[in-house]
Amino acid sequence: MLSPKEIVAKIFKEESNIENVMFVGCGASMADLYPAKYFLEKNAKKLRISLSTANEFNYDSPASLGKNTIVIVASLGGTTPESVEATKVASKAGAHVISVTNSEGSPLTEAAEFVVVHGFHESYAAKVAKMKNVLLLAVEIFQASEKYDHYDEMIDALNKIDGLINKSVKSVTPSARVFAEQYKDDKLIYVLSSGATYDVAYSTASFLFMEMQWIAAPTLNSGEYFHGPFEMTEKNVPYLLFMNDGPTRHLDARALTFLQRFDAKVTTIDAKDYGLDSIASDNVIDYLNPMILTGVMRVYAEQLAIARKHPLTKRRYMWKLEY
Ligand SMILES: N[C@@H]1[C@@H](O)[C@H](O)[C@@H](COP(=O)(O)O)O[C@@H]1O
Repeated sequence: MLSPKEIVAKIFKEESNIENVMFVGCGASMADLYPAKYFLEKNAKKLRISLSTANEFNYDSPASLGKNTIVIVASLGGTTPESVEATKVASKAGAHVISVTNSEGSPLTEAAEFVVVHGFHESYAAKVAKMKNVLLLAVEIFQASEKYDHYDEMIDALNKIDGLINKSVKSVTPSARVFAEQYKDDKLIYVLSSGATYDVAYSTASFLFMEMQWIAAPTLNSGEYFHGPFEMTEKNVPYLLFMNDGPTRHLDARALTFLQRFDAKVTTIDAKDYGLDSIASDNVIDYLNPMILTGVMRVYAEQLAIARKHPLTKRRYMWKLEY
């Protein structure tokens, strides 16, 4: 299997004028693409970037899709029909298609020009292997097209993130148990974050809480919280806030101050508590937050599932009905 760097080098050798990078997936696999999309949007001056749920890509394909496009399609199991279809749509349009999956030889890989197979089950760090590989692809694309000033710092931090996640989760269980006890009877939990971590909030709300625990969970950007949704804030209303270490921390801290002012029930999962800045420089720390926070959140979700006697694997519709 080629590395992300080798894949990108091959693509640029064939087509040096890459204009678009399109990220496509469904559910948690779509959310895992967000840090890479965020990275490119913040840094690229020429590349155009998009992130779509697969059927939006399939049924309403971007006009710019073509040979100057790299399409990265992610699917953990490699069988989600919409995502498999996206690889075909992209390939038919002449784009360079990279499939990212945990399942070697799965249908997702059939129409792809390149395949990245990543881990998932091995450890807490492996839970972010997809996110990490896709960010690596984005960094290599940016380096090849425009040159990234902080390339070495980013690669160094990405090389160290797994170790930090696996070390951090060892001490998380006590606070995760407190969270689980305090939130186990809640019917609704608001989930907030900002910056590159916004889709960790989305993923936690949509998949860990709604899909896997059947708890209603609106997702809010910490910045947007003040532009309407904060009207819902009241004593004991449940919130979970992912706090970033980096430029958008101000947004998260501002939301926390307001939530505490009205005695909302708020739990924070804070990258600063896990020493993210010990592995990532100020220039790149933004993009590492989603990984450490996802790793830690997994422990919180596991403890919530235990306290609620509702396994994370329990479904009533998904993969059981035709839909
Ligand atoms: N909760 C699952 C997600 O965890 C999964 O990511 C998604 C797509 O599945 P896959 O990643 O296999 O394409 O389906 C659901 O949303």
